[in-house]
Amino acid sequence: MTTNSIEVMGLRKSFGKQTVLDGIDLQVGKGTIFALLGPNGAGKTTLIHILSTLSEPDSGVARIDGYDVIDDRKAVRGLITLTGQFAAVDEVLTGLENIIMMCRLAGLSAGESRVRAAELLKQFDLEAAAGKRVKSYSGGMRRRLDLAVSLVVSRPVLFLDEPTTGLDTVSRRSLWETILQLKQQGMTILLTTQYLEEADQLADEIAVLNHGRIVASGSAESLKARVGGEVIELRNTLDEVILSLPTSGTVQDVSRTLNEIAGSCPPGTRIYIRKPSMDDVFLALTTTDNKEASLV
Ligand SMILES: Nc1ncnc2c1ncn2[C@@H]1O[C@H](COP(=O)(O)OP(=O)(O)OP(=O)(O)O)[C@@H](O)[C@H]1O
Repeated sequence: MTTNSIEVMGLRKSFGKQTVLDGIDLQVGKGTIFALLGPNGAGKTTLIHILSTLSEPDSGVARIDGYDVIDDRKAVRGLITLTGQFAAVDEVLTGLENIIMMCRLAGLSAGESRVRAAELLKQFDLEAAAGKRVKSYSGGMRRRLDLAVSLVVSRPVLFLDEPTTGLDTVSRRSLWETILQLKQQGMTILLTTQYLEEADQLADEIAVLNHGRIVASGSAESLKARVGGEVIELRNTLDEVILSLPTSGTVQDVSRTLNEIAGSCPPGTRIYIRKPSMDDVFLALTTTDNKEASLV
């Protein structure tokens, strides 16, 4: 029996002359969270659409729990849930009414729907708001309701396309907790994000997608380790970062780097040495083609 829930080999997709996915390989272990990290236009949504059978690749293979996304499309659809960036809930209805409506559409009886709605409202911390119209909900509550609605029928694999885009920090953290709870229940989760911290906090494994290729993959720690030991950060008098440079952290390397840049630093510039953040990793992997090649 396979221990991977999602397997992708040599996946390619072009729109006209634009190659959007240029040979993607990845595996996602059962019951794990995998983050696909990439800037705007990297091809994240295109990959999610192929994995969720909404679009077909030009070539390559993708399987969900062993089922091929093209040949076994129906079986794949029975295994997956897809939620996007934009809420698919009815604003005029209450949270409870939205969930009950989706339960009935999924074929549950009125009684079963009430039971399932109560479970979901509790799980997604929406009990207090159950009777309020969705138009009065905050962005975070809407996103939780959207997730609740899409999980009316529980399926083993969940695709989350930029789940926290547009949310404030508090709502984002609350949604992270919900996502981690879903993993604890045994779900396999593939999420896309532009937020490095999100990938760092949630994912067992991260793949960085840039120009349709995976330019690096591994745990957050292993990605940070690839970028280098530490970072020299220069800040101006307003405490804004004006330059960030990788360093091995040795006295020799730090003094050599400082000698090179000292002449061009404005007066009052301060220096900090710190461990690389996920932002450093992301920038190193997605901005310079030469760096990409050497880091893969
Ligand atoms: N149906 C389509 N027809 C033509 N081009 C498309 C289509 N879908 C996506 N693209 C193009 O493919 C590229 C990748 O898009 P995709 O939505 O997969 O990126 P993304 O990584 O999800 O970015 P974002 O974070 O902005 O959603 C973009 O340049 C986009 O314009």
